[in-house]
Amino acid sequence: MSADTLLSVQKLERHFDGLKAVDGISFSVHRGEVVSIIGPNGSGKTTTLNLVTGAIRPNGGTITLDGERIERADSARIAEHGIARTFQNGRVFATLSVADNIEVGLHTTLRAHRPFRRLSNLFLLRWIPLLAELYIAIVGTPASRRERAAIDAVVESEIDRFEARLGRRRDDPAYSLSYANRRRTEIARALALEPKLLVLDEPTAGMNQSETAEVLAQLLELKAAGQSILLVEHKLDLVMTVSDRVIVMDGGRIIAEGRPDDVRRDTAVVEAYLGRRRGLGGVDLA
Ligand SMILES: Nc1ncnc2c1ncn2[C@@H]1O[C@H](COP(=O)(O)OP(=O)(O)OP(=O)(O)O)[C@@H](O)[C@H]1O
Repeated sequence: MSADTLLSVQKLERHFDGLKAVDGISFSVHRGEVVSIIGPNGSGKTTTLNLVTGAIRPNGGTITLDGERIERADSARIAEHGIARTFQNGRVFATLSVADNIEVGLHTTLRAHRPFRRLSNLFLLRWIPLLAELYIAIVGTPASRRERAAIDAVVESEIDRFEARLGRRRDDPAYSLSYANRRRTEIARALALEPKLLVLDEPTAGMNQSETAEVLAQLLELKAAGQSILLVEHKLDLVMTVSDRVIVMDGGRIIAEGRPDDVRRDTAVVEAYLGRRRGLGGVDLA
């Protein structure tokens, strides 16, 4: 594994009742790279993302992030390690405001608000962190106030990132937002964690052409800023524009991998998309 490798997936496997959803795949994401996974419906893309982000455990294989094995870690630990994600259908807390939705992921970064937090796992001693947290919530300490200010600054900078869309909505409950704004809020929440790797599952699903173009522009901006991204996306124009490398899955396996132009010409890919008439919205790969 080279020093440039951020994420390394080796022989990853996951089956569901005999169905091999992910069947021994290996790939990597280098620092600053945008890698997309494409493939027909049911080819194992989301399962791969779920494995990488700790939502489900693999039946075999390894996942290494920045030199640390994470395939047995739960999703909270993986978030702490530096992977943040969004979900295929968009997940926000409906009754929380935009600002609170963005802040919610940051609880994993709290230190001054949660002293003695390691004692929470010890049944007889868990009252110690509880009392400490209560005291800090009511009275506060200089460190907790600094931490609060830092969190507020992160939330505001994420709202600024989507200023034109979320600026006026910062205090509105998420249920009142348009679908596209809910998805922007979700991306902002993931970015607030300043992840080493941003994992996006179909960020433009359900978006119209101009909303999709907006997401593309934001992805290109993130890429220019050096953000490493692992993306699953059905809109191939966007994939081919933003990706450094494209991985093509079919039946749980990787059937092609390479630069966008090479993948576009790969006969196995054309077969997977067009030969079996399982094309994605009639996109012409040729
Ligand atoms: N929790 C589960 N239980 C049983 N089968 C599952 C489960 N999750 C996924 N599968 C199956 O695993 C296979 C791969 O699914 P996955 O969602 O990873 O595909 P995908 O490439 O993301 O598809 P899509 O493009 O439609 O989102 C499918 O056959 C799916 O039905």
